[in-house]
Amino acid sequence: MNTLSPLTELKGIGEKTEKLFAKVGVTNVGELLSYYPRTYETYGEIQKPDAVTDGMTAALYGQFQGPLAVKRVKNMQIVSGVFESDAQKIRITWYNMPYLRSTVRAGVPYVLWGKAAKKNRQLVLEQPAVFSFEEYHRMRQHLKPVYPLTEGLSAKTIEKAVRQALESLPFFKETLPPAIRSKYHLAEYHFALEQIHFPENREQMLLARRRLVFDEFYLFILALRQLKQVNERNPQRFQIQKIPLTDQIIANLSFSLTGAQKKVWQEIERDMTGDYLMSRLIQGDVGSGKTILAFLALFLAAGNGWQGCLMVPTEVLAVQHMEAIQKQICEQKLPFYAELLTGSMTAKQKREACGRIVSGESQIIIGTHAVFQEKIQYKNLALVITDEQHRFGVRQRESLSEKGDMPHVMVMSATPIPRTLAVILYGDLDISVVNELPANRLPVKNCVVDTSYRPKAYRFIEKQVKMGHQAYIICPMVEESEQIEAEDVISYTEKLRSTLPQDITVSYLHGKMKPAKKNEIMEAFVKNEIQVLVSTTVIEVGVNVPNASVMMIENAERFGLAQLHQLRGRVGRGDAQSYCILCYGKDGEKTKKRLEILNKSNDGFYIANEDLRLRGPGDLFGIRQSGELAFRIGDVFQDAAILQEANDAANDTLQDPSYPEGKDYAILRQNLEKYMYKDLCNLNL
Ligand SMILES: Nc1ncnc2c1ncn2[C@@H]1O[C@H](COP(=O)(O)OP(=O)(O)OP(=O)(O)O)[C@@H](O)[C@H]1O
Repeated sequence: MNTLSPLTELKGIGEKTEKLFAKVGVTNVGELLSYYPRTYETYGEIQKPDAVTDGMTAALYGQFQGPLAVKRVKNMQIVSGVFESDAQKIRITWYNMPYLRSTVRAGVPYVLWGKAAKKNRQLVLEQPAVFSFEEYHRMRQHLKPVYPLTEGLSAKTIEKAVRQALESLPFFKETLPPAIRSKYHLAEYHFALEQIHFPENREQMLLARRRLVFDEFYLFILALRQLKQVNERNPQRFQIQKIPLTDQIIANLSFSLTGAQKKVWQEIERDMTGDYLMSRLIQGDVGSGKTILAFLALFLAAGNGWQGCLMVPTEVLAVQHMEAIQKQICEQKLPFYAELLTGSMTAKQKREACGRIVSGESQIIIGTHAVFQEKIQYKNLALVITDEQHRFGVRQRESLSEKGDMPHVMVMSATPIPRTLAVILYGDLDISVVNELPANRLPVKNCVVDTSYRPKAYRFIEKQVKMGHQAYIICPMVEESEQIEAEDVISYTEKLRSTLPQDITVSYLHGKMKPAKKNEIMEAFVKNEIQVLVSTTVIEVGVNVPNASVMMIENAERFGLAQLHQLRGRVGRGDAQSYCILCYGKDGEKTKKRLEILNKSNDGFYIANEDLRLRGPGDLFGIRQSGELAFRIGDVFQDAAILQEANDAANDTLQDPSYPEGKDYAILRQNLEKYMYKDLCNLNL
């Protein structure tokens, strides 16, 4: 067996389980080993009964007052007893475990660990595990891996498979060059793999994790440098000239560009009319006005007789951009035809669109992934812009590039990464920053509240709607779930419909809806036919409805701060004062502290840094900054220091005259090749 062996070579894995693993992206033994735990379960500190709340998993220290009782109810044997801890009496119950009566004795100190409930004000522990004090202390060192699961694939199955894979594989060859491993004090690869899955204790797990995060960043940086070298060798062949038309368009806009927009536009124009291909990242906070820069670049290409294409992550966004660009084309009577290309178009519509694209009749193409499907041929593609670039793999970007004669590439992102990190992460791109918001913006007013504030919030929304504005309400879930206690879009909408006056239209939006339905709802919201939109985070990226003035986020504690900032960015996009209501469910105090950061500031960069500071280096498994920069194990914010080290190491490597041919680099070379072909395309950067 080796890392490329199929999973069916492991005992107990048949075709059915193999398919389940494939669903989570694991198709061979090597991939199984890098299917890292999402977090680890630990046994917490021993608590005083007073501090234990309903639903909490708790450890209590004490003694049983008398022998346990056994009772038969129908087919079940119920063992129960009264446990005294810190002078409080706690009712303990076990089901079908009669042997406990002879093993658990009165007057002997134990630690009981299990889920607590409050019944008639009395604390109850059901099915707790029983430990001696020393045993419990030992268990506290122990970390149990928690894997990301999918329906049908249990934690036990994954754990068993990983254990087998670790045992059956011969000792793994070290993947890093020895000089790098010793200079950066990194654990051995084999040790790291074992300890990340089944750590002996927290310290070992941290050592393992550091090593694996380092590997991931180091390979990524080397791969990016390789891409950059490839790109740099490409002079452009489009002969794009500056044209008066773009200045005219700027002059005729309904607003004047901010200083930052002007500066970035100059950078784009200089790139596109220069000698070499553009590869530029346009970074700017939510609502900073990146879209118009993309449109200007498309107009510059079209004005020079070339095609340009804007690729976005959702249909809703594609439609929105299409409408906005058509508005410009109409209002300013521009001689261009813009084409929309999305997955939900009918075969006939697509065929016709493709015809206009290949003939060159359409100069501007806006769409989702559909824009780079194999069938689509461009006449003369000179510019590719990806919006919210982290939603696309680097390879996907390349495959679109391949359709043209190596076009200019521009990438737009609202992810607030500090510049030092951005330089490393986007090593293959030049960076422009739109670091100024349009002058007409009033900062969003925020409040952090618990659920008791809801009636007030609804009255406030009602008032805003009466003033002609609109509101978003975000819920984390689509439908009600038994396992997760959080608000869901569907029941919330129903509740709200009966709470708000009849003349306010409330609708919902979520990712599981058909694209056409989503577009329909979004369009109705844009036209203010819907006043309150209850939605999941599908609206997080780029949606622009300047008339919306309230963003209310339910279960705000379930989102990362950067994501909350993105969501809040959907309001405050016009002249009106806007409001963000962050409503938290459980875990009040801890949550409140985190949310206060958002309350204090509307600046994405500040928020990302504060989030990092607040979490601190020890908190490795806090809420991930979901949706962005999805590495397998590394987190660019949290592991910023490792990222820096990996960057230094990549520099060392590239400067070594024996790289890449030297024998120390043999395995690295292989891995890099694999990485360039596989992981880079799946990495959502
Ligand atoms: N200089 C400006 N003055 C006034 N309004 C502007 C200016 N530039 C852009 N806008 C308007 O601001 C709103 C937000 O701009 P845009 O959609 O481009 O933001 P963005 O940078 O793409 O943000 P996000 O990342 O949140 O999508 C739009 O309605 C746009 O028309």
